[in-house]
Amino acid sequence: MEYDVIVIGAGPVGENVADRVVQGGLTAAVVERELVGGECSYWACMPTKALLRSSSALRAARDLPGAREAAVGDLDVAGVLARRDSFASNWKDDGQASWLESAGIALYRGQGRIAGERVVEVTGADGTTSTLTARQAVVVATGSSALLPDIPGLREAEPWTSRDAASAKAVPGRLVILGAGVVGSEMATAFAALGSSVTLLARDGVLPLAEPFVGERVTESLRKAGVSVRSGAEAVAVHRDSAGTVHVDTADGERIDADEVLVAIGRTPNTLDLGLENLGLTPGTWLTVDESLRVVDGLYAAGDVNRRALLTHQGKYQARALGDAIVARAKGEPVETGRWGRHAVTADERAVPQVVFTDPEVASVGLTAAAAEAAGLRTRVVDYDLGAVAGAALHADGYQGHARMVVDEDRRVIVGVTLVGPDVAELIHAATIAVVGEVPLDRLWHAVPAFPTVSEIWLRLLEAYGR
Ligand SMILES: Cc1cc2nc3c(=O)[nH]c(=O)nc-3n(C[C@H](O)[C@H](O)[C@H](O)COP(=O)(O)OP(=O)(O)OC[C@H]3O[C@@H](n4cnc5c(N)ncnc54)[C@H](O)[C@@H]3O)c2cc1C
Ligand SMILES: NC(=O)c1ccc[n+]([C@@H]2O[C@H](COP(=O)([O-])OP(=O)(O)OC[C@H]3O[C@@H](n4cnc5c(N)ncnc54)[C@H](O)[C@@H]3O)[C@@H](O)[C@H]2O)c1
Repeated sequence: MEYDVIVIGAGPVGENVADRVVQGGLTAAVVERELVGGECSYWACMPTKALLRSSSALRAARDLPGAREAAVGDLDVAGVLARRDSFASNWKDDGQASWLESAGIALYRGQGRIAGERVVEVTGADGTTSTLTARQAVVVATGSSALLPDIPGLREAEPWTSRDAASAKAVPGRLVILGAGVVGSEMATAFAALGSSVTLLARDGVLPLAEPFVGERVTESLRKAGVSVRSGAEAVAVHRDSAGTVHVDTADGERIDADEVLVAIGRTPNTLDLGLENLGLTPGTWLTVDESLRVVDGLYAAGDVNRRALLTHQGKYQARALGDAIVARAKGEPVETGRWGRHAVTADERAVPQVVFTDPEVASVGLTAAAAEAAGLRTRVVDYDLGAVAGAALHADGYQGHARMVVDEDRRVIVGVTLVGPDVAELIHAATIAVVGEVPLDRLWHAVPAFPTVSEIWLRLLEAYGR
């Protein structure tokens, strides 16, 4: 019952913290109340991308004469759902649980609560409790859940959250989506392709935090796919009638009828029943951390729950840094949390990559032009038509896309890149390396993209910037 490190939450982040500390020679236990693997494995990243992938491949084939003729027939919805089920491991976690065992990490199933400094109480499904003590640290990696707004009638109408969308057993005939951020845009893309008649209520526009051209392109393409995108529309009341139909009233007096309503307006931290009050912290709030991801002495928070970047890869990056730092402290070795140090999470601030798997895909890293300006940087913004690159024209007939690079003029390095277009996802890591490496533009001229690939966009952006 005594370990060096106790991790509450066995999502991707908790698993990685535990793995790093065990690899560093410490002992670790993780506490999990649902499935080992967390939101990402069963209700978020993996199943949603599986829902999107088949229709994306079909669209790609249909954009190419020769292939188009072979891609006859409709999407096999049952086949897509079955593939999704397998990517969600049929909502069973034996595989991940046995990985924990093989990695030498102890697993306690149940609700974890902080009972005091470095003490965690676990309540199992049968009500039994165990008390665990941490010699070095307790790490909170409890993630986040869908946020439900206070719209009259919404809770009673039993709305879908991202969990229901990701694990849907059938495709609703009519689906209304509240919120057009990442979840709303991806699920509108997925369910429209699967055959739903989708209405997307985009109160603040589609993907409003991205570069403005992103929202324009994705909106246009969603509309082409038959999605009714209502920019500026806000739901003010929801009601499910006895026949099961949901009625969504909007602020401008419209009523939209649907079979399901999906709420996708952001996340809330899983910190409500965590015993935070026992350390003088407020339950239900995001955990504020310092540059070592420390909340208070002996308590750390990584992943969604610290709200730094709600993405699996970024949470795992935090997990690696934090796990290694805990090991270093335990061994009395120096902890390097200075900028880009071994135990720092510097990339969280200005170098976060993200891919939104809409049609077209959106891939970005670092700052948008607006964010760079707000941060006080003296910038130059370079735009280029991605479809004008030879590799893109070859990739798909009528390829349409756009690229933007934001340059910090004082340092002549790239601080942000956004790409929108078919299959741009795999292009973003090159941009991430340029941003994180702070590669001077003069040196980038020597990074020659292969011909004829879409990566030639790099050369075009440099040419447009000038030497
Ligand atoms: C629909 C959707 C799609 C997404 N797609 C992507 C994507 O494509 N790429 C990407 O990078 N990110 C994506 N994300 C974000 C990604 O899912 C999260 O950033 C990631 O899951 C966070 O990992 P985590 O380990 O911090 O938390 P989680 O994955 O939420 O795991 C936390 C774990 O802690 C457990 N837990 C919580 N409280 C307790 C407690 N008190 N005791 C015991 N256990 C507890 C939970 O049961 C859960 O298993 C998506 C999110 C959503 C909603
Ligand atoms: N491919 C990916 O990387 C991926 C996919 C899905 C989710 N995620 C992560 O999951 C997190 C949650 O996604 P999300 O889409 O729920 O949140 P989000 O913050 O991306 O988008 C929520 C949207 O809802 C709007 N909104 C907020 N309150 C509203 C209200 N009351 N009524 C109507 N609209 C409202 C906001 O303007 C925003 O555009 C994101 O932070 C994202 O990083 C990532």
